[in-house]
Amino acid sequence: MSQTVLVEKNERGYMKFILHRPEKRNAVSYQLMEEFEAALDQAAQDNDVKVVVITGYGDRAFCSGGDLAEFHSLYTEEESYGMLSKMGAILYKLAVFKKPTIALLNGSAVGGGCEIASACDFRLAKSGVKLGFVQASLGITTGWGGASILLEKIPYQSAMKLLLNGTIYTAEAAKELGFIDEVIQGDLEEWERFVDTILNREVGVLMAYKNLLINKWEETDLKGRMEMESRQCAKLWETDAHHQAVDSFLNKTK
Ligand SMILES: CC[C@H](C(=O)O)C(=O)SCCNC(=O)CCNC(=O)[C@H](O)C(C)(C)COP(=O)(O)OP(=O)(O)OC[C@H]1O[C@@H](n2cnc3c(N)ncnc32)[C@H](O)[C@@H]1OP(=O)(O)O
Repeated sequence: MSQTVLVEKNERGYMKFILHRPEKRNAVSYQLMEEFEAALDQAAQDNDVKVVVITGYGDRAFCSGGDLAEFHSLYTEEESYGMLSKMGAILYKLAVFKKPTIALLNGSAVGGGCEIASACDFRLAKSGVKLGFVQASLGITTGWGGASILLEKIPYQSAMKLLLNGTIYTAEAAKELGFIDEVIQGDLEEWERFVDTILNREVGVLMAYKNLLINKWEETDLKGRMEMESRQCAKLWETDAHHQAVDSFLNKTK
């Protein structure tokens, strides 16, 4: 099987995770979950790494969320909760990663792809990139804890607009809502300008600031709120509305 998360270490002090399933717009599979968690553990143990950057392979997609084909066989609340809580635990691990993280949206970020981006400290996007928490249009909510994290990071009204609408936004519109920190107009390599200053800081300083946030989330049980989110999504997962929406996508009969 080909690798679904490519890991590149840069001598300037960052490690890049590249979601690598271009034939499925970098959709998250069980294999990608495993490789993603292993990459996080590798970055955590590497003292040369000050920043983790997550991006997608190619120029079409950052991540199209959960693999609808692979997860289509999950039918009941309990079957889906197993998958949702597995990726939810990985997303929590990303959210509380001890060093700064950046989601670099090289292409469309949809569904769980937006949840992965939410779990990062910063979100940068190529101009014109399309993104959306489309779960509501599938008859479910976010299932990996992305809404709980989003509500920690951007104003309530903006978060609820993104979640309840379940529609697609441009990077520019998402920046107005506070979800995207910077829209990159030119070459995507411009993103490094955003991280240059941070890379010049001592790793101890970076970890100390992240630690303040991690402590807050531990005290307010962000992990428990994310688990409740997965449970709520699992209950909606087994509805006819959800299964019909997924069938429509897979049969392209939208
Ligand atoms: C599992 C739950 C999770 C959660 O929130 O907890 C979720 O993420 S739910 C949301 C799941 N994701 C989606 O509904 C997005 C589905 N994909 C799309 O809307 C589009 O593919 C898009 C906008 C990402 C890209 O559109 P584009 O026109 O560039 O590409 P195509 O639609 O033609 O897709 C190309 C190719 O990839 C397959 N594909 C794309 N996304 C997925 C996916 N999420 N799961 C499985 N397969 C996916 C698509 O079927 C095409 O395959 P092909 O064999 O070439 O027809």
